[in-house]
Amino acid sequence: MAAPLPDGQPGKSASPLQRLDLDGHNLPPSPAPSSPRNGRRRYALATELVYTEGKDQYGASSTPIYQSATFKQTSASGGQQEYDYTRSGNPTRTHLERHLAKIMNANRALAVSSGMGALDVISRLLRPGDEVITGDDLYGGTHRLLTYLATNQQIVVYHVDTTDVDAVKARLSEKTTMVLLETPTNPLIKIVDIPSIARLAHEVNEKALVVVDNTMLSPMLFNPLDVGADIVYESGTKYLSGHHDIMAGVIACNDAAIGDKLYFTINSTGCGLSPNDSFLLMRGVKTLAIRMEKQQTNAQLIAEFLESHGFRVRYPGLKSHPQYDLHWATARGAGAVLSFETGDAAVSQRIVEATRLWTISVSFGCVNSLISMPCQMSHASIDAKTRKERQMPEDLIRLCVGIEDANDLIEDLSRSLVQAGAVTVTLDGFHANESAQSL
Ligand SMILES: Cc1ncc(COP(=O)(O)O)c(C=O)c1O
Ligand SMILES: N[C@@H](CCSC[C@H](N)C(=O)O)C(=O)O
Repeated sequence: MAAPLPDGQPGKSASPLQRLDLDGHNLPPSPAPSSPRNGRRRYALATELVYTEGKDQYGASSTPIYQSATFKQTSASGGQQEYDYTRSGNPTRTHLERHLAKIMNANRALAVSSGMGALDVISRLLRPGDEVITGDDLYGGTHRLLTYLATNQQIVVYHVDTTDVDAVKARLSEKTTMVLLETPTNPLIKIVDIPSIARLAHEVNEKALVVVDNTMLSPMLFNPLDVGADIVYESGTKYLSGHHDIMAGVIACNDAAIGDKLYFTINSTGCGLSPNDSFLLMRGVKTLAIRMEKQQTNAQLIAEFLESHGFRVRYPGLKSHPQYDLHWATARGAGAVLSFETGDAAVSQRIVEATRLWTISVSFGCVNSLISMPCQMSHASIDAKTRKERQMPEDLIRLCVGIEDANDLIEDLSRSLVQAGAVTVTLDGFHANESAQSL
């Protein structure tokens, strides 16, 4: 696990943090706690996503945006008041963080300026010589940051097939400081057995941190902290906010000391989420349940449509997914990202460019449906040689399904498949070309 911070106690430099909350954590106190149970769920998740209990002086039902960098103090002695400076803490951000802790089943949540910012904060728990085990199918930006750490910070990074528990086991040692996992993986939608890997990692080194990127599923569908993870993070740019109008990242954990170290980095580097974006993320979180329900219903229909026309589709809602049972052992839904292949990158590009309703865009989790070619877009930061070694198909198309009418989405996709020459049209309809079927 992480070495102590160089200058002693985390949070020492931030005088407003001298107070302890009800559970004894060194948290910035909130003027508007979002839950009467201090960070624990009481109702069904769909209710808890919406339900907050604030203590606004005017009874504002939506926690206001405290658009202020500084907070006036009543004394010069320091540390008397809850807030002094927004980099160290802001009431709108604290309200959001309390709410996130509740829905992520965590003792502590922290909101930062992007998903990559979240991973950057977490990675600062590492020290030169530490070993990290991670997947061979990962979001491109994660791969890029890990490569930077390996090249410049003497962190040893092993990329293994994390869908193979034995492959992870073979790499684990007392030197393993962190195991960084994604499930389903982006973009190959492979499923990782988080409980087994977490158990094995902790058996080999009880201080190893198991970190899970839960962006693909969101707390609506999966709570990695409940199955052995030490830290969970997400890109709040995606499902949590849901409208592609902000960048955000969230981190959650149960260990108070880890939470304090993460907070120390956020305060020291200044990557805490702004008051305005905290407000927007809080608003987005409240509609997560209805958005995700509709998005996954649509995704299931689209996955079935493509499969029934002969395409090889990667989606854990399909029984044909090789790890269908493993996924459903811990997750509460299949999510709304799927990928499929055509056997020909030029054909795939023509499909993507022929769509009208599906926007050509990176990212996912938005109310609008998006289409992309990961090798050329979201994962272009992984060089072509590495992509080949990791068997990332260059013709892969990723669909990130939104909340539109499913028939409209299917109609637009059908027209694009025909227009791109990806299917053979017969009197009975159409079927994927042989190149796609022989995959
Ligand atoms: C799985 C995953 N994790 C993390 C990130 C990083 O999030 P952000 O773009 O908010 O920095 C992304 C996408 O960008 C992602 O797809
Ligand atoms: N140019 C960006 C690409 C962001 S990809 C966003 C998202 N995670 C996805 O998977 O689509 C970059 O270089 O990071």
